[in-house]
Amino acid sequence: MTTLVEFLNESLLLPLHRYSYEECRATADWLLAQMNVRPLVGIVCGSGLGGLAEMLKDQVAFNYKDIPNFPQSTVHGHAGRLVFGTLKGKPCVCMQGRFHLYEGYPIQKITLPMRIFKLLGVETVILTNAAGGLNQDYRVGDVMILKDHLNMPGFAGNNPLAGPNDERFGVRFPCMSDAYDRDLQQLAFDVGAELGYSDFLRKGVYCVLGGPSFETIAECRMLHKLGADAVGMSTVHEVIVARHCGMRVFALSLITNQAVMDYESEEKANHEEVLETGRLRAEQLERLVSNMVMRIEHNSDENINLY
Ligand SMILES: O=P(O)(O)O[C@@H]1C[C@H](O)[C@@H](CO)O1
Ligand code: HPA
Repeated sequence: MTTLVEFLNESLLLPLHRYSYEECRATADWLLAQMNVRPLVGIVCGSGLGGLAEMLKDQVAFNYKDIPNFPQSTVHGHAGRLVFGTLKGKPCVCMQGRFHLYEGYPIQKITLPMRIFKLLGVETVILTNAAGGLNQDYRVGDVMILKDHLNMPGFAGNNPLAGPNDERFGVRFPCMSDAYDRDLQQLAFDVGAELGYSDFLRKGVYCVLGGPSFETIAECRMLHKLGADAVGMSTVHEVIVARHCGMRVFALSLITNQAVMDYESEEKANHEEVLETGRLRAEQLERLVSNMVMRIEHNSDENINLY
């Protein structure tokens, strides 16, 4: 029979220990053993934005189910493939599908890929997501560059860095006031202007909730009052882990629907609309991201051909 101590250990403590440095290292080494390039840029595709992975040249792809220690995608619009390749000559790795809290994974598991990115050699992470627009000036199809976030699960103690801290990844108390790299935000606006996208580029604050239910009208009103411009169910946990281990972060939200703020409205948020808006903006997002990647400078640029 299971003793109380064993039960507590398994249900409360073990999940915090399960994704160790050694396990992340083993996964990264498994991937590197099959690859002759080391990625400098890691890209995460949001709901309906998996097409971003298709822009990589000379692809080598792995299904998540074949990668040791990797979670599985369970959401429609998230293919579940890790794709390596080059983008305008720069080595990249792309998650075609991400993990969300509402899928039932522990928060440490949904963010595990960020640590694997780090151990693969990634220096810059580009995160994309689909989000509901709270800012009344936003329109469906706008692209919001994240300047900051509100971490609602974090307020309740659900932070991916909870549990023992391994200094090999980063410090116990990482700063988050500089989470979103300002030079990369500016680069997005510069590249966007050159591509003629200024009309639909915005800058704002993203708020993460646990999902999977979409928000009530009262919740949307509250989040808007708190300073959020868009609401979603991802990204922030990945940003925290990526910053903890010292990678530069850029994130964007595609505003796929207007959050419902009005009791007279007949609008209802739904996942099909989210995916459809992703399809409509896919091409422009691919151009924006690929042109940014081409212009990002990396410490290891001169070593690209050595791996
Ligand atoms: O992975 P992201 O944040 O793009 O996915 C959003 C949030 C939910 O998973 C889903 C709702 O339609 O899209
Ligand atoms: N709310 C939360 N997550 C979302 C939304 C939304 O309105 N749209 C896309 N992801």
